[in-house]
Amino acid sequence: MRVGYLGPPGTFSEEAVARCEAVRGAEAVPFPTFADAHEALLRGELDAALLPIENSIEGAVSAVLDLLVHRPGARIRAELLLQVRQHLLARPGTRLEQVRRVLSHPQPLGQCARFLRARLPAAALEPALSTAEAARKVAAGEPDAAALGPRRAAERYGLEVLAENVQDSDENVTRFVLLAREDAPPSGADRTSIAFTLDRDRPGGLYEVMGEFARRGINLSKIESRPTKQAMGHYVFYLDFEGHRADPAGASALEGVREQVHELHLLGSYPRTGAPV
Ligand SMILES: O=C(O)C(=O)C[C@]1(C(=O)O)C=C[C@@H](O)C=C1
Repeated sequence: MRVGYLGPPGTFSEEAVARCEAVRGAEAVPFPTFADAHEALLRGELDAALLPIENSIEGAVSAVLDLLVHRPGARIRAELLLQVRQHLLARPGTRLEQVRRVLSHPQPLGQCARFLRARLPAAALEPALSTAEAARKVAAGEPDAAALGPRRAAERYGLEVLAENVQDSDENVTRFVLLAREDAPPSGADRTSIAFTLDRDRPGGLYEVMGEFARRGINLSKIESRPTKQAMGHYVFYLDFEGHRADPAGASALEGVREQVHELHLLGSYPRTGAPV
């Protein structure tokens, strides 16, 4: 089994693959971007791809949400909550006062915004493709640069931890989804993800969709919106509910939803996880 993830080795995504029960023993294959891993899955070169979808501090990983709807063809088969600890990594011997540039993936730059403002207010923030890519650049570059990322990136690229646990809250959790060709069979404790668009000129559309779940006592665990990319004010809604699309209640709610929406995407049903790893 081959599982794609955001590389190079040393990222949080690589750690997520290592900790994901659903892909135990699989070969982990790094890609430079989420879109590259997703495309390789759609082309049949991978069995699965593990991608981050939301973070408890920074919110949606919008590039991944967009792929689910705009490049359809994969289904969510599992989810994983990863405890994320960000550290400031630099070449051995660097002092905090010397740091003029901080490199990382945009998500960690956001997760550590308070630390950066308080301790490195003059540093330039430079987006990188991933935390490990940032660490690799810092290791190869000037001593005035540091990277935000996991300890495993420091170990892999020969950097030192200059400041540890610098995320804005102790509770920093990223939710990953495992995309595959098919979603998972019912387990008894599942979650289902859908995405839909509404007819714009109909009042109460979103209310009616929510009603399909409320009426059947189905708990919703998330709602989010993203632009359709076609017109201002036209949105794709992403909704997660507890239950499987094949459960009697889930199936009947989805039938009801189908009648209320313009376009419906079934993103997948999969066992829901509780605690972060
Ligand atoms: O850059 C990495 O290390 C990643 O795996 C990406 C990513 C993300 O995009 O959310 C994954 C988990 C953390 O939230 C920070 C970064």
